[in-house]
Amino acid sequence: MMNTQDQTVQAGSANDAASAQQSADSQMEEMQIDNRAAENSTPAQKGAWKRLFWMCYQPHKKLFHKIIFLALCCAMIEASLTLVTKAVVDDMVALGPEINLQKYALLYLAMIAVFVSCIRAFIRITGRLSSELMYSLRKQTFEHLQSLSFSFFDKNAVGWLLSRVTSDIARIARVIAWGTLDLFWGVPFIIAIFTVLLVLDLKVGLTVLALFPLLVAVAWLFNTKILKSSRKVRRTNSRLTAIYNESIAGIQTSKVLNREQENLQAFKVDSAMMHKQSKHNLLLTSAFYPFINLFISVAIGVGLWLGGIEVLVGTLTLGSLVAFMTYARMLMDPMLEVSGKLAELQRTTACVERVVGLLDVEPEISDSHYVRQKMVNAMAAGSNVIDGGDETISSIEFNDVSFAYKQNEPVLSSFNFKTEAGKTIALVGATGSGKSTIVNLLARFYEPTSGELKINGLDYRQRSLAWLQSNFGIVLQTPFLFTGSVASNIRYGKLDASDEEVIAAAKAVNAHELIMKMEHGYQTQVQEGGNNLSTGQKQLISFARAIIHNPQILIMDEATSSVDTQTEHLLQQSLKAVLKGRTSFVIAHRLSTIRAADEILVIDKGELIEQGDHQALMNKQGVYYGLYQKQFQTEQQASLLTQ
Ligand SMILES: Nc1ncnc2c1ncn2[C@@H]1O[C@H](COP(=O)(O)OP(=O)(O)OP(=O)(O)O)[C@@H](O)[C@H]1O
Repeated sequence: MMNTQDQTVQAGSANDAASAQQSADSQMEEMQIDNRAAENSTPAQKGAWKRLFWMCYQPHKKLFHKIIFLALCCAMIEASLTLVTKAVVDDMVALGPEINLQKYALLYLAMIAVFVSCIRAFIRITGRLSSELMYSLRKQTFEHLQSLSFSFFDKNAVGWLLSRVTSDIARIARVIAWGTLDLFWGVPFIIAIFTVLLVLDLKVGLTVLALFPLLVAVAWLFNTKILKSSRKVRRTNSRLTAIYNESIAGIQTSKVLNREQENLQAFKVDSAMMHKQSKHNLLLTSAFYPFINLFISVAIGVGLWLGGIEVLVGTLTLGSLVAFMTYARMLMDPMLEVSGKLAELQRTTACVERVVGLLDVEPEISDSHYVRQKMVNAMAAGSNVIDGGDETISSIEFNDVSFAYKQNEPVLSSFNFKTEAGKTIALVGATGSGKSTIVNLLARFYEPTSGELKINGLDYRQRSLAWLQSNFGIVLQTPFLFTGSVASNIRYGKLDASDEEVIAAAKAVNAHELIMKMEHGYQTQVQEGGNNLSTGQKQLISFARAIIHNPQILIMDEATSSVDTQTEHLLQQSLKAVLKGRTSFVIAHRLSTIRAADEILVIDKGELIEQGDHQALMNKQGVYYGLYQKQFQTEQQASLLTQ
């Protein structure tokens, strides 16, 4: 039988190699799960296992059926082998040298050949099912995650989500695939052995079998205790790792602040605890197998004694007694493994609930039924626009818009603003005043808590999300690039863009020359997160990516603030051409960069307090004037100092 539990790996079973691999994987994942013990998991959901199993079973029915068939074959062959031994012994006693050993040898060989073929097939098929389940569950979860709104990601840490998609799903896929095999092998195998034992001799069979439920209960108890103790060891181990990690990563700070002794002390305390817990764990593990073996041996001894008497009085054949003893010993493996498998299913319930809980989260922002219907009609009518509405954005209006990320903590209050297409709107104001929130609302990453945001006079909730968001180009303060070539990063904004379009986008933002200076030009590989490029290089590439699909609205949130002056100069030069005729919202702390904006909105604590172009606001001598003067003076002082 296949075994995923380290405690129940049986030496000499036909599939120890696969078991060992599973056991190692299981330990790794369990460690990760235990290390997350303190995390919030989604509330337990009724029937989570049933739903998830059904989700896995439906698209992979064929593989499941093959595994069940192979498991049943293995169980039946394994149970029948001992009957061949019984027949040989009985014939030997009855026929002596007349026995046809060749016949039995051939039968035995044939059965073993089928058995081995079944094992080979199920290792392949179950492994395939496990990886297909992993793939399809990860795909579904990933697709679902991509459909969720920003607010969901505000509340759930990236690490937590990654664990769901990686280790939880890996564990579930493995438990479902190998668990199906084990249960459909183990349970029929146990039933077959029980039946044969009772048929061979009802009285002895019942006496021996009466001891087995007790064995299962004791094994379960041991399993639970070993598991608890292993968890304690692992938790202490992760604390130790964290202390080690912090001490090494912060070695400079520790040295400067003379904290080495305290760090050592903390390490010593946890090390001593780990030593104690490991000893206890070893004690339990080392007692488990001898105890179980002793238990089985007692049961076999009782069987041998009672069966021996029956052989002597002639009510039982010698072959039956041999078969009896062999079956009794064989019972231990499937019983331990089935109980272990059930315990593992139970332990995986938390993973299942978390994954099902994740799949159940509804996106807070999605197309309404009305919009979805419009999209169906538009598709039927062959419209160019996904929802059949206006293609061109001619006006944007914030009508009494208020917003709060958290209840009772308003970030934006009664914000009113209207603009025609093609204008450059600058948003200025102190940190935390609500500038990014305004553009997040505009791109419908969040929706107003009250009020309306209108596009061409229509509440934007009456347009499809796909249409609206495909009309935006966004450049953020911290550019994010994906692993791949520079060209593929630019193309991310328009997947079907030709090489010429990629180059034209780069040229439009003055990034072409800089890219050509890189070792492999447009084919230069970007490492994870763009770590091998400077912030300026990354920003220029993300700028090209934002404009390659020629968005109607361009948002730049502090896009030039983290780049060096030379790159900023390059960006500013290209900005004029890129912004011309395009509606753009520019957030900038450096006011000199937004002087040319058509309209400047001064935001303070979520309210629009001043509005107008640079000259009008300077003439007004209000908040903007004050901010500008202050920055101007600071910049002048800085330039005098560098001269
Ligand atoms: N995702 C979020 N969840 C909860 N609160 C948030 C979130 N994003 C922003 N806030 C809060 O909303 C307020 C406005 O933030 P916002 O980012 O819009 O300000 P900002 O003017 O763009 O600031 P900065 O100039 O520093 O970027 C702040 O108090 C901020 O802490």
